[in-house]
Amino acid sequence: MSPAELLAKVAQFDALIVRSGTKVTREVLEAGRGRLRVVGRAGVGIDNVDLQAATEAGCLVVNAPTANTVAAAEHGIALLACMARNVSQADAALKAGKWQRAKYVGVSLVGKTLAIMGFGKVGSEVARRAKGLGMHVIAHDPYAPADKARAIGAELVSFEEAIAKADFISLHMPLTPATSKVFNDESFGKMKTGVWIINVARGGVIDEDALVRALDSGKVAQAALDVFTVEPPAKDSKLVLHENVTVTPHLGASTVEAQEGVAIEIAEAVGGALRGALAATAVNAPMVPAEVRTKLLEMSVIDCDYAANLSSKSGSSLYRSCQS
Ligand SMILES: NC(=O)c1ccc[n+]([C@@H]2O[C@H](COP(=O)([O-])OP(=O)(O)OC[C@H]3O[C@@H](n4cnc5c(N)ncnc54)[C@H](O)[C@@H]3O)[C@@H](O)[C@H]2O)c1
Ligand SMILES: O=C(O)[C@H](O)COP(=O)(O)O
Repeated sequence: MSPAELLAKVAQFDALIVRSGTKVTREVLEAGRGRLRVVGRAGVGIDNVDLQAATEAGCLVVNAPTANTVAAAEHGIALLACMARNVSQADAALKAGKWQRAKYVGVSLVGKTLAIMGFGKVGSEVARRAKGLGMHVIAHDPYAPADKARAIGAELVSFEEAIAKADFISLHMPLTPATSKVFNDESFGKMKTGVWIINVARGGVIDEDALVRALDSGKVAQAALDVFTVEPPAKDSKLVLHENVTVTPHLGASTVEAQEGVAIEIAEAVGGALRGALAATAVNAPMVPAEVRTKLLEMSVIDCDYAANLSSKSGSSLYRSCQS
């Protein structure tokens, strides 16, 4: 649907399920007021949903946090290996009739230091796989427990230490106000000359103009990017067209297996949230006497199925059910 179509139709639905391409703006949430109860993000990142506006509209936001983890980690590893061996550039050159063996000498991964920025589900799976490739793995994550990293053979370090020591830096943090453009002129300046960057997180964590400058100066040897500040990026984007940049169109979660898993995970999450919303409606229904409502709230109404069932009953039977 186009944004205009979504605005026109959203009020007809109790739940809306989106991927990253759909922006659930304040305007969309306002248009859905009165009916829309749940927004399901069929994936991890919820930076495309206006959470404040959703809260104000009384709309629950749920995501599918686990089903695409491995797909995203595998894509990160694919980009890492592809970039280190100039696969996309050599492929394009050979298809253009150029047999350039000397131009496309790569670098080895074994023994190199990889910094994982954001040691959550995807980051830790990338770490596991990089250990298998013989890389030395360090990680930065202000919230990750050190024993989780140790168990994988990775060392948790500060942001400054991670970016200063790494030969390769792979980004796996969410896009939040705190992570917006944290990779900028200043942080690129603190990295090793000739560092390699992989981003399968969000384009917005990098200042893309600063990355172009770092690529032009040779500070960054190459970058492999699955995500961009604006998607799709402009056709004449200097970053996308840069000869030392490998790009994919936000494919991290796009495997058959991941999408099937995400579909199931988000259906369950949205179903649960709708039952919860129905439970709230049941408890707050005008025919529920105040003392019964208080009792139900004391019980936290944790049995959503029970409460949802109540909401489907007519007034007097709802009252009797609430009493019992
Ligand atoms: N390219 C894709 O298709 C694709 C697929 C899946 C996920 N993603 C992106 O990757 C991100 C990570 O996914 P995940 O499933 O691992 O999420 P996650 O929540 O499991 O992990 C994110 C980690 O980042 C850490 N973090 C938060 N702020 C940080 C900061 N300032 N510095 C360093 N670390 C910080 C958190 O503590 C957490 O451990 C998602 O938010 C999403 O944007 C992209
Ligand atoms: O946050 C995510 O889960 C990924 O970026 C995948 O998003 P997509 O399913 O919209 O491609």
